[in-house]
Amino acid sequence: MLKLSPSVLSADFGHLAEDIQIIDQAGSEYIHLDVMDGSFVPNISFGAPVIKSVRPVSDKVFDVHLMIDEPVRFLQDYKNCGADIVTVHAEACKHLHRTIAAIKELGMKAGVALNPATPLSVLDYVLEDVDMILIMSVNPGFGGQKFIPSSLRKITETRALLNSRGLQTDIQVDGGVTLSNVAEIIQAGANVLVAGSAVFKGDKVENVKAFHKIFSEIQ
Ligand SMILES: O=C(CO)[C@H](O)[C@H](O)COP(=O)(O)O
Ligand SMILES: [Fe+2]
Repeated sequence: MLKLSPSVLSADFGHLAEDIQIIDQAGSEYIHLDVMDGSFVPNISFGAPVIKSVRPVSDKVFDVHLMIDEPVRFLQDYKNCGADIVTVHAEACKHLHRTIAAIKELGMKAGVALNPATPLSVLDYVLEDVDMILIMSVNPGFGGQKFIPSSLRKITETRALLNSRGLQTDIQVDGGVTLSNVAEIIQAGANVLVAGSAVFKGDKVENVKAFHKIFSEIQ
């Protein structure tokens, strides 16, 4: 099942609740919330209090992408603000296995993100524990960047590795996903597609519909 997770990083923060309602009603399966700490990535976005304030406006899956150092320190906050999926960066965790276990103990789904230069091998011993793998197709920190072409091979290799272990884990792709490249990203093996600028620039409802039209032609 293909899922669209619009990244609200490209929304109008002055009207965040309304923008989330619009993409929810347009049919988005997930809502992607990018948390940035100005240390792990060179940008600051928002944190748990903002997510808590918009939680009541949508019943959709809150897919929280933590771009913060040592996220294990804040997992309870993300549970409390209503996160359904919490994705941490492998590069940001001293103890990745412990962090994944802590997310699941709190009753949330655990995702692990890999930066473009991080090899898949870092997931070898935690693969069975992870609910979602996030392949970053840009260097994290900013919306509106260009898709890095080598990400396609990484997606293909991730799906092949999961298949070889008999796993059907979700593969999410984040960064530079557009209406023009989403089909080949899906063909490579991704099933959860994050799109920020490609949803929020222009007509949000039409953009969500256009992604879903491509999804329906593929599945
Ligand atoms: O995690 C992110 C950036 O670090 C965002 O989710 C991502 O950049 C989405 O924006 P766009 O689709 O415009 O690339
Ligand atoms: Fe993201």
